[in-house]
Amino acid sequence: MSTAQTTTACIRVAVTSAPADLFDYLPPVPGGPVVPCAGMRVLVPFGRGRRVGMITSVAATSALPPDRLKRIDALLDRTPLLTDGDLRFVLWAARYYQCSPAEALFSAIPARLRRPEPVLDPAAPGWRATAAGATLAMADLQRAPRQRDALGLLRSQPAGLEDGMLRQRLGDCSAALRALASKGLVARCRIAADAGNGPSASAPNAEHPPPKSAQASDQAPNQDTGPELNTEQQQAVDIIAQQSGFGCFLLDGVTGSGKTEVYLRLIEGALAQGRQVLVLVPEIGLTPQLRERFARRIAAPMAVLHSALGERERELAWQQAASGRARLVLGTRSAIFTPMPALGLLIVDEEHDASLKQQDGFRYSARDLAVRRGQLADSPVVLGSATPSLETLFNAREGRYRRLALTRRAGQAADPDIRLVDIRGQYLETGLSHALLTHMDQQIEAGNQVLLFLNRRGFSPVLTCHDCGWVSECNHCDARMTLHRGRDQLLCHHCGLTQPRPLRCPCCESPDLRPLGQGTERVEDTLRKRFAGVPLARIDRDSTRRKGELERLLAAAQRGDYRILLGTQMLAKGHHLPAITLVGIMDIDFGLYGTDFRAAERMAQLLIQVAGRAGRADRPGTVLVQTRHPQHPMLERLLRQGYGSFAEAALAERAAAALPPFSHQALLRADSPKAQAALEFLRQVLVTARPLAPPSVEFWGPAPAQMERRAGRVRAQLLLQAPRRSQLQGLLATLLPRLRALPAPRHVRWSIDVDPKDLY
Ligand SMILES: Nc1ncnc2c1ncn2[C@@H]1O[C@H](COP(=O)(O)OP(=O)(O)OP(=O)(O)O)[C@@H](O)[C@H]1O
Ligand SMILES: [Zn+2]
Repeated sequence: MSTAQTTTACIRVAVTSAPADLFDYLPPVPGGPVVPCAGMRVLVPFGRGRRVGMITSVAATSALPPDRLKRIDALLDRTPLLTDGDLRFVLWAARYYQCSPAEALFSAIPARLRRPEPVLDPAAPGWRATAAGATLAMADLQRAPRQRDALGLLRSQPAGLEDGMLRQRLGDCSAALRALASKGLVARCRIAADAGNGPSASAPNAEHPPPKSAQASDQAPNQDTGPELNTEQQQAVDIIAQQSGFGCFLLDGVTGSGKTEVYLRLIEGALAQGRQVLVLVPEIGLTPQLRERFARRIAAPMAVLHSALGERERELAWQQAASGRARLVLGTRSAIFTPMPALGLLIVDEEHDASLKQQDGFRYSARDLAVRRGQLADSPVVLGSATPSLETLFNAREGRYRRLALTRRAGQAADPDIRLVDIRGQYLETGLSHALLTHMDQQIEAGNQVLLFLNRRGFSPVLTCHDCGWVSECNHCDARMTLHRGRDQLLCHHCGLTQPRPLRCPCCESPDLRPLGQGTERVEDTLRKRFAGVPLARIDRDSTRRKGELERLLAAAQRGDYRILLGTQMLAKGHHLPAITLVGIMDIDFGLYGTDFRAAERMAQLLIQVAGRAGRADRPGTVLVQTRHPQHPMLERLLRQGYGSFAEAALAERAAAALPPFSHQALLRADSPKAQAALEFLRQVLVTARPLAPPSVEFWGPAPAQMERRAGRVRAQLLLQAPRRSQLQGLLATLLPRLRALPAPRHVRWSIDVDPKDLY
């Protein structure tokens, strides 16, 4: 930790909402009790106002003369929020992704601390840790003004109070928990009633809890018990566990092969050695099962960090991790920045998933940053997927990552049988072929579950007038508005514009308006008629809007309450629904001819992931994929020879076209309400950039974006591509400061996306 005397000449500060640089200040008026250190927040004069900033370093001298330096107004923290190691990592990320240091640093700490507010003081009454290591003070729960607040706090306790393990830690809090019961938190407080009564009331050592793979005694039968590992799983665990220091592993395991079980063993091992573990997953909200599984199996305090948490809940979880009390952090992409003083293992689950990439503001890839952080923390990194990204497969092929394969499903489950259904010339009932419907009949009759996948929500993607040909176009985007019949509205999925569903054509007044094509709502309609009396659940963003609804639907699906599950890609995410024997993929063709060079890769990943929901237990699974292109070479290869073979071929295509991972890209996007302005600006950028670039750097564009008008702004882009990462980084480092100085017209917004995942 850098320390300094109050006489130090210069303190370097990343100032919020300021230009991309760091600014030098004089220390606050001498004599204060706290010595300014890197990682502390400060309040500084900036322009005509004051801003919050963070000290990035303390130096002996500044390049500026002392009389031009202003003094820091106040230190906001008594101790650094980020250690030197954390700072180094975040500032590296800021440089790599060309984001301002302040934006990066302040996205690494809780949102509330962007304001000049004090951190929650763990020593203050209400935030004390109990002797047993519970990080949440029960007194605080009792004081929670509303039941909702108390519940929020409870939810921030990752293990959930249902967890038998947590009883131990709450052993001495039974009185407080009883008080909670009086607030109506009845279900949760049933635990309280016997907390402290059982032999488990003795307090475990929270700092170094014993590895514990056994389950709590009140566990329902047939739950995850930590089965014996099979040979491949054991091998993977052994090899990774032997790694001391940094090393990156690709756990390439087919769907249902028991990757999670491998993670759990590795986590237990690392925890037993007193290390902290960070697990990143694409979307926690979509995978409640995973969270529960971790909570059931891991005895050590765990913090869960994701975007659905309230600010205060997030901050609590963050503090638990930063203080080292939480030993395991399970989080979505932004959790990559959580300070963890004893970090010793990083796991990225579903490493191919696009949601690990932040798509606005500070555009980073949490997966790529995990590898960098593992390097800095000198710890092993595990990237897991049944459908690894081509980048990661390439890294494994080049020997940078070690690939560990789980080639077969765990337990008794067999691989699903995937078949194409050629729908050319076929009669389709709301997009459903006769073959698919017949298979559904059979499986439902046999008492099994069926999953239907259609990646389009709403009733129909377009509403059209049968008399004059009018179509429901969005006024602000180059896109059609989707008909949502449940809400009786037209909705633009790109800008969010809504309109009441028109009863007559806005053009010719005809009442003959017809929906074209189908989304999940419309398929649901058809299925409810065709399979009258068969319980069905539709799972998409519309049907799961209410908090807790997805959990409820998935739990009911798991109990077998529903026989048909119909949904969007929410259903493709790692769910383990053992009774599903048939998966129907209604439309795969959108991925075959997509404009983005990653379209085929995404199509293949989605197909294999959705298909992977079939036949995960003792009953075999069948997958029917409807297509109009049954002879498409990529599709054929994927189904005949599997994802690995598909990926080899796709990599060969990328190599031939010199596309990533065989080259490196950065995308400059610009938009403006005025036509041409964004393009004009990017032309100027090109003129600035060309002379700075080595000859190997290619510029593509500027060109209008695929969807040129979106939310009322006209968009354009310029792609930079270089054979080597260092060339691209070198160019960006000199180019970006100049671009920031360019006189961009006020109404033009622009951004840079390094390693973009989406080119349109
Ligand atoms: N060695 C094993 N023997 C028997 N069952 C196992 C074994 N390992 C894991 N399982 C069980 O197999 C099922 C699937 O495992 P898991 O969910 O970990 O697979 P996964 O590889 O993470 O799947 P996906 O990538 O599809 O999400 C789970 O019910 C798990 O408890
Ligand atoms: Zn729109």
